[in-house]
Amino acid sequence: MTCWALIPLKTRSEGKGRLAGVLSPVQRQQMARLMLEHVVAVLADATSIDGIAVVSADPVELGPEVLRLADPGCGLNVAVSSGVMELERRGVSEVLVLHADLPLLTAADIDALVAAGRETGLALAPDRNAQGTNAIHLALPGRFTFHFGPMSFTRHQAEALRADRTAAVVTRPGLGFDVDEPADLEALIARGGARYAFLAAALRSKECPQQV
Ligand SMILES: Nc1nc2c(ncn2[C@@H]2O[C@H](COP(=O)(O)OP(=O)(O)OP(=O)(O)O)[C@@H](O)[C@H]2O)c(=O)[nH]1
Ligand SMILES: O=C(O)[C@H](O)COP(=O)(O)O
Repeated sequence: MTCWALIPLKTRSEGKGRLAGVLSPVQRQQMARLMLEHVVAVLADATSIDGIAVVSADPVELGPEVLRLADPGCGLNVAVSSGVMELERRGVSEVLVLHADLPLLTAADIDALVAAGRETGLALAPDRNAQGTNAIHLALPGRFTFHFGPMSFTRHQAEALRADRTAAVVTRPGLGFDVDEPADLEALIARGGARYAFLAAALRSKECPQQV
């Protein structure tokens, strides 16, 4: 069995757009890059992962061990399915699709998700609100249509039924905590360690001055 991780990534300028009201483009890109580097380092530590690929329209540089795949430019689901097809073409037998914005992710989270997926052929990791899908482990071959976007967790469960697969659902803090909205930043500052401390200063500088 060969299990590769596949990370879809928007371009640097487009990423983390929902935070545009509270962070500058440079701050958003810095935060996104730190989270991406964390996810890649965790994947490299996970014993169940044999390779890492990023599908992006950007020439993202993450070192020679990370395979870069071209983005067809038709949105997230097409980017993911084209990345999965390319990995399958290269002989990969299992894929772990996961988002790049998981700052609390650990190697144990990855190995637990892969182990669950190996039991049933499909494992889903919802976000902490059980609305989005932060990671999917999928045994190949076998068609599975990706439905990332609003309410994707429910839609991926429905897709599992359609594809005649039993989805294992894996809920762990490291898999569930993603950073999308301004409200997520306080939690990231509190739980993400010193590397995200710059965000506290960024948020403070946005606060309105007090009247005297
Ligand atoms: N390759 C690729 N990755 C994408 C695309 N759209 C989204 N992604 C990635 O998929 C993950 C989830 O996407 P979103 O939640 O839409 O994007 P985000 O950058 O996290 O946040 P927002 O810009 O605020 O929506 C992120 O890691 C994105 O970088 C796409 O069209 N192509
Ligand atoms: O399906 C999803 O979970 C979304 O496409 C991406 O997730 P996010 O909005 O949590 O980044």
